Amino acid sequence: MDNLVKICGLSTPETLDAALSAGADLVGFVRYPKSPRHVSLDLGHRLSLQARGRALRVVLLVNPADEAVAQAVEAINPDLIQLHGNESPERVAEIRSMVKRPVMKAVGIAEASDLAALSPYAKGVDHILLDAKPPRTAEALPGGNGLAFDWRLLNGLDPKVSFMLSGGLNPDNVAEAIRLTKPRAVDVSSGVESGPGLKDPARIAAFIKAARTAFAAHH
Ligand SMILES: O=C(O)c1ccccc1N[C@@H]1O[C@H](COP(=O)(O)O)[C@@H](O)[C@H]1O
Repeated sequence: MDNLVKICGLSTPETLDAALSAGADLVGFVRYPKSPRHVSLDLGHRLSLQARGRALRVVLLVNPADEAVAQAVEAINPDLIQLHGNESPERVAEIRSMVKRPVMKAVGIAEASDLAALSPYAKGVDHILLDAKPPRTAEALPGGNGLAFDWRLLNGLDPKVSFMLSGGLNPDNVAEAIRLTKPRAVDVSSGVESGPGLKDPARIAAFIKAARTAFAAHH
């Protein structure tokens, strides 16, 4: 998973087409009812068919029960499952063996000590996604808040740890984020929107172009 760009929270055929046409490597479908990007199983199924063979399809789940995992896998047939809640390393490994598909675990970063949370996941996941920790407010989502963390904190990360970077990325800052943190992949949701849940095709294209240029320069 090198030099890849993921566009997350796609919820219409038109914006999914914009992401695919602009060359997104991964496209994400959110299954979290409190999110403005939530897709029903039926819509997720149709979007997944549209993306098949053109990009890797990711389904995003938050602290899912077994039934929610099974329903999402059956309807959306994802290539990768993104777990974006407080799932323990044991629960992540359990879900991974249940679905027999690659799993990516999101870990929230706010301070240097948060990096210690990564190693317990090392054996039970396929990929790590680093995101900003969500604000401690009742209305905050577990992710998709458009908030960046201090990328310099990753100077303390073991260089052997590979990760996808997310959190507050947008077309204007993704090049600097890649230069500073050297991620294997980048992920964006709010930074390519014109309003909550409203993906903007021009911003999607600009993000992918900026990320590609930066990856070419820094890898
Ligand atoms: O996008 C959402 O609505 C969402 C809901 C619940 C958990 C995670 C969510 N999004 C993920 O959060 C990160 C950062 O997003 P942003 O670019 O800062 O808006 C990203 O991985 C999204 O996939």
